[in-house]
Amino acid sequence: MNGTRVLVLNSGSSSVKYQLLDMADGARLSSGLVERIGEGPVADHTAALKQVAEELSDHGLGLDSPELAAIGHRVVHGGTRFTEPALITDEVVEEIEKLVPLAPLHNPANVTGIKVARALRPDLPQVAVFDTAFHSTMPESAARYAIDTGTADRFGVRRYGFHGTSHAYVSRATAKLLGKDVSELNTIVLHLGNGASASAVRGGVCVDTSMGLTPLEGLVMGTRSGDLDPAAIFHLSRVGGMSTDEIDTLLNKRSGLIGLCGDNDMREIGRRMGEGDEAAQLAFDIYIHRLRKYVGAYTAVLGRLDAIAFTAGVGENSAAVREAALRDLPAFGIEVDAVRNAVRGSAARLISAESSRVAVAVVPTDEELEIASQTFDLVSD
Ligand SMILES: Nc1ncnc2c1ncn2[C@@H]1O[C@H](COP(=O)(O)OP(=O)(O)O)[C@@H](O)[C@H]1O
Ligand SMILES: CC(=O)OP(=O)(O)O
Ligand SMILES: [Mg+2]
Repeated sequence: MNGTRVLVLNSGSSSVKYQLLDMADGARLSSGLVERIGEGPVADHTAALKQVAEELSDHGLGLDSPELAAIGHRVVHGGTRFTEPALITDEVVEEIEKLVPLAPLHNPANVTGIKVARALRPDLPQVAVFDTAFHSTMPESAARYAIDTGTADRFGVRRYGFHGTSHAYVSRATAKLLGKDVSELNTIVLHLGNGASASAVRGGVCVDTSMGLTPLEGLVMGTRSGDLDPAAIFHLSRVGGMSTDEIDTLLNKRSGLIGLCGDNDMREIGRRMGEGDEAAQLAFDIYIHRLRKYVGAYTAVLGRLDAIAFTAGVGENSAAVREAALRDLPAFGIEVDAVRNAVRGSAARLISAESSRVAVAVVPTDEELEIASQTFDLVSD
């Protein structure tokens, strides 16, 4: 291997995000986003990947560069097979395709990204980094649902968890911010983006997380319901006459914040709340109520809580969400400082009061850097 550059591809259901990093010094050489795949000039993921290749060429950083050491791909579902980054082979691609039923919004796009990138640079090592990997350490008591064991095992029905690359990166970055080793710290990580999940991390090891079989379980999200009585699905089917696919779309795309108030962007919800909009206020309150439940639950799971880290689009930017999520919890040793919380910035920072026993922090996530590091480590061995 000659080069030190790694291209990271994060192929989502309707977008492709990319970053080119130089692992010699961690420099970000280029980054971009191709959006609205399938809607306009970008017909499909193949066209999107071609556009990424062209944009890189335009910056003199073409995919044909000899300095490129590897391509790293975010893959959302790794099932029980992949608990670590994997060097991509035909067999690995087949295994990722087999997991499509468990992540129908995410894995097909990931597979297309891999196939196009391999066609463009068949000579280059490519690595899959899985969202589920970090959560594979969860004990069976957290990973299993309380359903018939034979049926669960036959169909792979268990809790896998997602956003693992972010939870791993942020739990380590939190320890760094606090000047501690990650092995000394019990942390709750709240990854609040469009998709949202919480995790309980004991000494750098994940012991529970809020997403489950799919990225639908847990917190209230931009368009996903999160936790729900599963009997609601039988009811919508039997009484509402809805098909399985219709209910799937309802819960994944027309629920959460957008289902409750018509907006999934927390900035817009904040603006509407300022105008006294009741639907926006209720959506916010439901979002916060669920978040507080997970903070309480994971405090009990961990026994001793040292830190809470907020990350991703909402976690990094919404002081209102952070304040409401942890309001009135001094009995838990959790006190947010209003002035610190209001400071905006792009660096990791503490927002807890001096008197707070639990450190509360805003820690920007960097899934691309983490994917690049894991990719480079694997191909450098
Ligand atoms: N300044 C802000 N204030 C409140 N929320 C914000 C702000 N900036 C971004 N967000 C929220 O972040 C969300 C996107 O988060 P992000 O982590 O980028 O999502 P994803 O990676 O899942 O697409 C947006 O939907 C928006 O609600
Ligand atoms: C797994 C998941 O929910 O990912 P995203 O937040 O990118 O949709
Ligand atoms: Mg994200």
